[in-house]
Amino acid sequence: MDLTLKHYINGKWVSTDSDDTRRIINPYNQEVIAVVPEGNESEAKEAIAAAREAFDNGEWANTPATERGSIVKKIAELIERDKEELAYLESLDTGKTVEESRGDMEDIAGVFRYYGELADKDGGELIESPVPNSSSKVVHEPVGVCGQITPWNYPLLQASWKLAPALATGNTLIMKPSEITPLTTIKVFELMEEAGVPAGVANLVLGAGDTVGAELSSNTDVDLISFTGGIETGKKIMQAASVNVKKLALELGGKNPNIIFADADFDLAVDQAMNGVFFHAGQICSAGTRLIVEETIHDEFVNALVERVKKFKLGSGFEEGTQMGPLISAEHLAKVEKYVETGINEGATLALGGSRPEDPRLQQGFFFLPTIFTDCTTDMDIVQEETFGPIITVETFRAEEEAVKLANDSIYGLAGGVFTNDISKAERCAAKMRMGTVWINEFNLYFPHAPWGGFKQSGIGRELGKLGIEEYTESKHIFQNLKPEPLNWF
Ligand SMILES: NC(=O)c1ccc[n+]([C@@H]2O[C@H](COP(=O)([O-])OP(=O)(O)OC[C@H]3O[C@@H](n4cnc5c(N)ncnc54)[C@H](O)[C@@H]3O)[C@@H](O)[C@H]2O)c1
Ligand SMILES: C[N+](C)(C)CC=O
Repeated sequence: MDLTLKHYINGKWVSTDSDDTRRIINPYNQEVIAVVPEGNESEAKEAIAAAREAFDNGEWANTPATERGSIVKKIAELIERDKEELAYLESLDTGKTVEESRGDMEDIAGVFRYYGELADKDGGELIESPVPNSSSKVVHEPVGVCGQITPWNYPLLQASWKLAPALATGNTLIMKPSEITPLTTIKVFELMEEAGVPAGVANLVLGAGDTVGAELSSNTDVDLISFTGGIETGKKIMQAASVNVKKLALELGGKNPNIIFADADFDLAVDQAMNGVFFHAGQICSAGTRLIVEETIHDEFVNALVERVKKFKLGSGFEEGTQMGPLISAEHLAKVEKYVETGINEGATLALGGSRPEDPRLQQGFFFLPTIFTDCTTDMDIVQEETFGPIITVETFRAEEEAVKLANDSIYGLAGGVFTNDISKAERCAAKMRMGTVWINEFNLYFPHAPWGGFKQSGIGRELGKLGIEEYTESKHIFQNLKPEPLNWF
């Protein structure tokens, strides 16, 4: 792969007008892995104009849905073909283990396949008209030009949740990946070109949020903005998007509770509590960072957790046996460190970790030890705010209602888990938990068929599943009078 990469606008790989470039850094050792052109408002405008023209000329929207679906399925095939290269690039760019990246690539191919299959399954809907001698139907049409903005933690996965449904439904788009991790998104645009996505339909602009991202959000030629990222950025985008009342989909952060009842399968709950947080060093929107443990098993549970977590092997994502890689950047590492300081100042007890590792092999990377805080209460910032690092906070409860109340005590509502062997209890909790996803005896599982998104300030709208494709369509009611007669009113 050519690592002096470019924007992809109107079917051409183009460089930036200015000489601005950005160095892409490997978070494991701070080496420069690529230099990419840094776009700005000017490239964003060019790409928006290309997407506008491609939408307005109607070719893509009027391409038979079966044909669009075949192209989307072809992208899935090409991702599978190049899975190793993509996984390598994703790990190089994010620091996550290559095993995790391979899993991501399988998921991503699955998303393109799922939406490719769905492309021609919507024939609209006939409505029973209350008006005699008439017909009434609802059809779904593409929204138009879509701006798509993605984060750095799951670069290609989050991109796939946007690209696949937008293409399947006949929209045109401009994607802006995170400026920190653009590599796999660039590669997938090569694959989309190879699969036969026509010029102008899918455009890629590299660059920062406050230039390219802000242009996509505020430009009146963009009809929809789909954003995944932090809550504060989401608020800015929402405000900017109001300029032409864009359709809006926001996938924001989470501070996700994981309730462990005393009657849960103990080993399973410990295992899933770890998996729920420490994949990708806790840099997951749905990480189960708020453990809410029944008081009677608290000590035993925390001890078991500490024993397992302290054996984690940190290192290069490419090294056999590595379980946790580095954080994404020096800036993010500093933020996570600051949260540990906050937790200690707030009176939480540091049961494990809390610092950078001393291992000399890890000094060039942005590593942070897996960290467990006990004696946490719901008023603490480390319990309420998204640290986005490998930090678990542990709270306790005595009664089911108390557990649910603690779980819901958050501005977020992305996801949560319940571990118990009492199915009625699990169902009662799930019904009361104010989150877009609730897992019972499971954590952090997602697949293309089920919708994903947040209650409360975790977002607006849904990705994945049928709802994920509906975000990219407008519904139109077409009424026909089969026996028109004058009203003779005036
Ligand atoms: N809900 C989900 O499914 C989900 C999935 C992954 C990540 N996330 C969230 O993403 C966050 C981490 O990602 P991040 O640090 O990249 O988030 P971020 O908000 O800093 O950046 C996300 C994207 O927005 C762009 N951006 C920044 N400022 C902008 C602006 N003013 N206008 C337009 N675009 C702008 C960035 O360049 C980047 O591409 C966490 O909060 C995490 O929970 C949520
Ligand atoms: C949505 N998910 C879980 C794939 C990534 C969140 O950061």
